[in-house]
Amino acid sequence: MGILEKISEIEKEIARTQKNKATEYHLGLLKAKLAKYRAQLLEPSKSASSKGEGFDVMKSGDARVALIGFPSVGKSTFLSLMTSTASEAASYEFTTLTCIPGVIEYKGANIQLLDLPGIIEGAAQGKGRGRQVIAVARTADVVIMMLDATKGEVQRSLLEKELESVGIRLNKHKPNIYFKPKKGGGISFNSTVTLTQCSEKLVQLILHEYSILPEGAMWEGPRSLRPFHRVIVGNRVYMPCLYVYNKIDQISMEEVDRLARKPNSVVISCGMKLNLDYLLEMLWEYLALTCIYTKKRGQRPDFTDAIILRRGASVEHVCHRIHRSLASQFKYALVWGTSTKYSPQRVGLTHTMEHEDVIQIVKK
Ligand SMILES: Nc1nc2c(ncn2[C@@H]2O[C@H](COP(=O)(O)OP(=O)(O)OP(=O)(O)O)[C@@H](O)[C@H]2O)c(=O)[nH]1
Ligand SMILES: [K+]
Ligand SMILES: [Mg+2]
Repeated sequence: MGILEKISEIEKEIARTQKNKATEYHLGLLKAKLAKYRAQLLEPSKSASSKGEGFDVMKSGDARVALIGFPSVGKSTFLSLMTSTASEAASYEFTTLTCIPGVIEYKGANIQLLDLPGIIEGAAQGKGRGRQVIAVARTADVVIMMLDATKGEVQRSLLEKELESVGIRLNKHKPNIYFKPKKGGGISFNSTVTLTQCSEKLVQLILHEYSILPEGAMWEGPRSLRPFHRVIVGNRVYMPCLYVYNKIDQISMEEVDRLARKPNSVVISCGMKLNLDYLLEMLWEYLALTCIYTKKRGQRPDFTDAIILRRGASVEHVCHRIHRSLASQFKYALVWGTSTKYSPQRVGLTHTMEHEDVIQIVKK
């Protein structure tokens, strides 16, 4: 039996199983199995035909943004507008067939923007090039979900469903559950919430399903089973998503106003170049990049040339960005900004930097 058939069998079984106390274990296991097979759907296939020629674009720049949307919503038009790359745009669906990278230069950062083929319902199950497109989306720092403002809201929920079905959680926070296989077997399991709907036996059954030995497992569990599954499966990515409604030149002002008020949403028109600056501002916010300024002893900080890092970057990351061997010659650093209690403060390599901190590195 192929994976798709297995998935459909399990889905059918879940559907016909009544939800109650007596079936709790059974359902829990079924869902664990389902998650396992779904995860396999995204694993790169060995056969060349489904490899997705042209999809494995190298990561470059300071961050990566993927354009996801139904066919002909204007993804390629957008890429051609925002970057110096031209991606063919046309009024027929599936104009774009591979991944086309461009670069947005903004506030001193190079943001890699990826144009992708349109996806359709069933993409996650491999319809069209859906699986490859979604696999690329997983590697992004932010997803722009491009929507056609003239079409109904259903497109948004359909796409969300496709992405969620393969473990991409949009604009959601990672559950505070930590799970680590121990060296000598068993697991360590830690959570900030108390277990209410999940028994030890069930946890062990699920772990067994994933071939993780639960012997001597220490655990304190999640509030419900679902976040637990997520952690076990380990294939969830939590991603900021900006919903971009394009083609507002085609709808009424009232309609524009309604869409613009939706959470995480921006309205634009690529055709009339409307609101693109605001979209960039929002994108920058969602990327949450950290800009660090360097300063030499006795001199003013250089505010013209920021070092751009991901959130949570340490002094060591800053060193590596300046020079490969700098970390090995590092004695200490002085940091001014919100990451320190005092300005300046003497810090070590592991200190976490914050946006717009100034750093002076002192070598041995
Ligand atoms: N009216 C209007 N048309 C637009 C706008 N942006 C793009 N279009 C048109 O929409 C059509 C599709 O644009 P594309 O950029 O090819 O769309 P796509 O999402 O890349 O399409 P696929 O690659 O086929 O998935 C083209 O005819 C564009 O000229 C807009 O803001 N307003
Ligand atoms: K098109
Ligand atoms: Mg296109």
